[in-house]
Amino acid sequence: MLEVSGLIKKYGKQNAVNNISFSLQGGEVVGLLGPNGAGKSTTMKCIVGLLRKTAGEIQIAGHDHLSVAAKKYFSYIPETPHVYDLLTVKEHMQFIAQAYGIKDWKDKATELMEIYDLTDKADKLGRDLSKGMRQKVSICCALLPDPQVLFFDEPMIGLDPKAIKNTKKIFKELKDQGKTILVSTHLIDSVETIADRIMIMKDGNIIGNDTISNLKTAFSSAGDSSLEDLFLELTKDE
Ligand SMILES: Nc1ncnc2c1ncn2[C@@H]1O[C@H](COP(=O)(O)OP(=O)(O)OP(=O)(O)O)[C@@H](O)[C@H]1O
Repeated sequence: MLEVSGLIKKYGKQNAVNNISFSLQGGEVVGLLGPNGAGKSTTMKCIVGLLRKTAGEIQIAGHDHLSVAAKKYFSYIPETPHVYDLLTVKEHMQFIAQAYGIKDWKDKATELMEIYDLTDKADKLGRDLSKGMRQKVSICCALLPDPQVLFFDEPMIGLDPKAIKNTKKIFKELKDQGKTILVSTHLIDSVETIADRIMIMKDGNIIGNDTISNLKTAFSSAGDSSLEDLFLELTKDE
C-alpha cells in the first residue's frame, strides 16, 4: 500500500532523511518511533507531498504519491493542526465532505464530533478553538472520508486524557477495519498494543524495522525488557 524507496530529504546541506526505504502492506499498522530530530515528521511530510523530496520514489497504492489517484487513498493528521480561522467546526466537516465528494456525511460527522466532544463547539470558528480542540477537528476531518491509509504525526499531542483514550480506541477500530496506518509518536504505549511492526529512526536513518518481538529478540540483552527500554537502548548515543 505504501512503497518508499531511496528517500532523501536535505535541508540545505543537512540530510534530514538519509536514503531510507520501507514499505507498508495493506492493513498493516506501523509505529514510527525516534528521538527528537530523527526525521519522522520530515519523512511523513515527504510522503504526503507537503515537502519536496530531494531524491527517491514514493508510491501509494501503486500510484505516485503526488498524483490525485494517490491522494484519494490517504489522510494525514499533522503534528501541528491547521484549521481555517473563519470556518466553524461543522463547516470544516462540510468542506471536507464536499472536497472529497462524500455523500451522506452528516451522520458520520455528527458521530465523530460526539466522540471528540465537539458537538457543543459545532458553531465555533476555527480561530476561537483551543490547541487541543484544533487537533480534534483535524482528526475528525481526516477520518470523515474513510481513507484506506492514514498518516498520523504525533496525534496525541495536546489532547486531553479522554481524547487520547478515544484516539487509541479509534486506532484499534481502524486496524480491525483493515486500514493501513503509519503513526509517529513519542507515546510508546499508545502503539505497543496495536502496531504490527515498529520502525525506529535516528539521525535520518531507519535503525530498526520489525515486529516488537523480533526487535526484542535481536536487540535486547534482557529478555523481559519493554518496548520503551528497547527504544532507549537502540537510540542511545554511543
Ligand atoms: N524546515 C526545516 N529547515 C531546516 N531543518 C529542518 C527543518 N525541519 C526539520 N529540520 C531538521 O531536520 C531534522 C529532522 O527533523 P524532523 O522534524 O523530521 O524530526 P522528528 O523526528 O519529527 O522530530 P520530533 O520528534 O522532534 O518531532 C532535524 O535535524 C531538524 O532540525
